[in-house]
Amino acid sequence: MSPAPIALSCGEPSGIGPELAEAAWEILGTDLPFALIGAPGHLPGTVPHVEIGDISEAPQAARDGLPVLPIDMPGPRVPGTPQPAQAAGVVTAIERGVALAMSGAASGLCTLPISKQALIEGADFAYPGHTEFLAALAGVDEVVMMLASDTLRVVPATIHIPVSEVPAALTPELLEKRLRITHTALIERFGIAQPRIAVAGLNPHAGEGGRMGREEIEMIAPVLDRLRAEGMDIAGPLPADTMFHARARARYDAAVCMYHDQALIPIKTLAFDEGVNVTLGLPFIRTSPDHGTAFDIAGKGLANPSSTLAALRLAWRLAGGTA
Ligand SMILES: NC(=O)c1ccc[n+]([C@@H]2O[C@H](COP(=O)([O-])OP(=O)(O)OC[C@H]3O[C@@H](n4cnc5c(N)ncnc54)[C@H](O)[C@@H]3O)[C@@H](O)[C@H]2O)c1
Ligand SMILES: N[C@H](C(=O)O)[C@H](O)COP(=O)(O)O
Repeated sequence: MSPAPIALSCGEPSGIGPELAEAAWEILGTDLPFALIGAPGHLPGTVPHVEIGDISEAPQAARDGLPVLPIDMPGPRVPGTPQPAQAAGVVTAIERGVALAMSGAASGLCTLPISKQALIEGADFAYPGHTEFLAALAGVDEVVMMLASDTLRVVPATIHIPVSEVPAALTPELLEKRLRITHTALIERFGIAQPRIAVAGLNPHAGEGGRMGREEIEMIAPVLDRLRAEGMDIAGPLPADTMFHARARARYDAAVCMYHDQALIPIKTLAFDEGVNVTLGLPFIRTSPDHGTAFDIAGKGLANPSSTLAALRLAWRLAGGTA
């Protein structure tokens, strides 16, 4: 039996999300059933859309157009300029997607990009990103952000915090939890029986034996030793600058890094068009394209849908779908 449709939350209407949703339906059609949760009036109209009342109607509706579960949002879409009055609707779309995924009515949630700043300014959004918001909605303490592509999988141990706060936030407990969740997900979600994980150091040259920082010796290495003793295949702490070239990447299934840009720069450089953001540790499947709202090109017909397609396809595959 085919999995339930995927819920696709609209993200920031003034970004490229509406264009990506239409492009996704145009390419996927009825092969991969999904429904956009958003304001029908914000769609550019390059393809037809069909308003539905229940996500179970998506497979049938997709024969005639992009299935849309409507959300009320005041005012028109203004490409490139977030409208504060629409911020609450953006948050509602995510909440509705989570409810559908948690209930099983949707087999997963794919989120189109939000502008954190627009949501903070327009809706007092209390979270630095989807990842933390989804964890709160699901009642889960620990989740992991993974960006995945055929070329590379990366996990930032700390996520949306200022670089100045990274050293204090990096605790043995945090690193161990991130590693355990990553290890389990590589087995259970990605089908890798014996995952190989590479762990980056924090400092240049992974601390150069303590001369360029001691976090590797005092915090990272003891955690890795403990997990290795349990049988996990973990390399590191490795110098971050030399762990992403092709021969190095061949030695591991996922790289766990110490902070956001250490993890995301390599994957967005190597695989920006097909990278997928996956949240691990949630009680439902969540994926997202690896890019943001792209305000500079919104409304101009320039948005590349590849990452959104990859995100929908990964969600579908993780749900057991075969398209
Ligand atoms: N999943 C998410 O919700 C998510 C992810 C990343 C960034 N963001 C948010 O997006 C906003 C803008 O972030 P940014 O400028 O750093 O990154 P961005 O990814 O929006 O844009 C970076 C550059 O890449 C281009 N680009 C991005 N996606 C593209 C696509 N599909 N096709 C063609 N070109 C594309 C943009 O035009 C821009 O030049 C920020 O508010 C950030 O918080 C959200
Ligand atoms: N850190 C992500 C990135 O740069 O691609 C992005 O902000 C998305 O994060 P959420 O999925 O938590 O919104």
